[in-house]
Amino acid sequence: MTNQADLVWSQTLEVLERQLPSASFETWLKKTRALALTGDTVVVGVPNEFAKDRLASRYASLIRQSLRQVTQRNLNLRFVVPGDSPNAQVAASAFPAGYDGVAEAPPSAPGTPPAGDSPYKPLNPKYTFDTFVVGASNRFAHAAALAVAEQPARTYNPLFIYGGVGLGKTHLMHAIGHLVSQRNPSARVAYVSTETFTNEFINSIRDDKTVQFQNRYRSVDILLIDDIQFLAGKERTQEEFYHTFNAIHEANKQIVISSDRPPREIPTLEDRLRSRFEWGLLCDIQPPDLETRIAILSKKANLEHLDVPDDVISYIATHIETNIRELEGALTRVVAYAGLMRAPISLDLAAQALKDILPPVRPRHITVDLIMQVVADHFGLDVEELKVRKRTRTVAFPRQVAMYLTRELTDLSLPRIGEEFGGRDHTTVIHACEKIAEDARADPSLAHTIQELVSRIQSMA
Ligand SMILES: Nc1ncnc2c1ncn2[C@@H]1O[C@H](COP(=O)(O)OP(=O)(O)OP(=O)(O)O)[C@@H](O)[C@H]1O
Repeated sequence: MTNQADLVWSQTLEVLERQLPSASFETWLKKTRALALTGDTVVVGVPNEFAKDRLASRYASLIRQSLRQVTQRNLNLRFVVPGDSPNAQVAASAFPAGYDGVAEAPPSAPGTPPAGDSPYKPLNPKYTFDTFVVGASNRFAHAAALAVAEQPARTYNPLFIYGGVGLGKTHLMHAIGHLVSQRNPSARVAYVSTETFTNEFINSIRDDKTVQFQNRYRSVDILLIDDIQFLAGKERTQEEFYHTFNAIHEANKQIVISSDRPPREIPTLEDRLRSRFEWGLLCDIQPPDLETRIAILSKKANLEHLDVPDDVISYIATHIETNIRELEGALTRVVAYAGLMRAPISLDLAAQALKDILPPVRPRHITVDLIMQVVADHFGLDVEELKVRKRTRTVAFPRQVAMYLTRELTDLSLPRIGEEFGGRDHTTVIHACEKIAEDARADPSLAHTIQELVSRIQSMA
């Protein structure tokens, strides 16, 4: 398996994973392998004939589009299974165990000339400035990203964006990449994760290709490097990145860096790198407030043509506060659940679909004081009257109702209830509860009153 094929394919899979429902990705793409990149053709090994047909018929065009995004070339695709392919030009030994033929996807449309060894550019087409919702939590980072995209290397260089998991750092970086490419189609835009940078660097040492590696990264117009905190503890990669940084910066080209924390908090980061990261502009992204979360969900629903009622959007936004990826995941889950159940999307359905991910609904806290208050109001009494030992019928009956409701709606023990109602014995409480239960069975209007009182207490808890 060639290294280049491997690298291209792993980045293409990253792009595809972001675009496809996870079940489709897992089923059809996760087990594929790049076996070769010969001329303009990527040969992809797939486990069996069924997967081969499915990929060729359903996914070939999306895969080619993603390959184009990664390599900036129009590549042909050939799917192969081991054993019977005269055209595959791939040794059977290249297949992982359990593979078996060849399927050729129709050739891609001619057009864009091959771009040779240009830096990889796996930008997610969905991560643009248009799809990014601006709120108080990300306004600063958004404004800085826009300024950099509009005038690369003229405003803040580097731009260092940091913030917690799933808050939109990668989205903003891709948005910069898209806008720069849109305004200047010949700009060499390189988006790379720190992990990929590190792996490529290690591979280049192993394959004695460090010069090619350096040329590739140092000749970009804009380097977008994600998750720089992963440089922690990698001395040689830090050293290489230091030189890459200097070369790009000195050439007056733009660098944008993302991290889950500010430079000062990245352990074992060399001082010379730390200070360079602080040269330009540091900006943070905070977790979004409720309004922004609602706006993000509404936008996503809109973009994906999903009809989701407002109360469901608010329900999800209220319960998931700190990670936008999870927020979006919850919406996807609700929509998928409704599809599977063939039911309209409603609040009940959303609660059902999310019951395993959301924290349990806050248990209502019904107190004896609340019950006394509601019962006293209903019967036109003072709460204090329920607590004293007065035995007149006007007070005795409401007090029995309140005791019954306290027994039904709280965990208080019988003696404790007795204490709350003027220091009565627990047998008095048992008697009250039995009497009210019996009366309510015999008298529908009392049953109705009790039901009303329960609803009022629950709504006030
Ligand atoms: N302001 C926003 N408007 C719309 N979508 C957003 C916004 N912020 C984040 N998202 C979406 O939330 C998801 C997670 O965002 P992203 O991958 O950019 O987070 P991240 O900060 O890079 O996370 P990580 O630290 O895990 O790399 C993406 O689908 C992104 O489109």
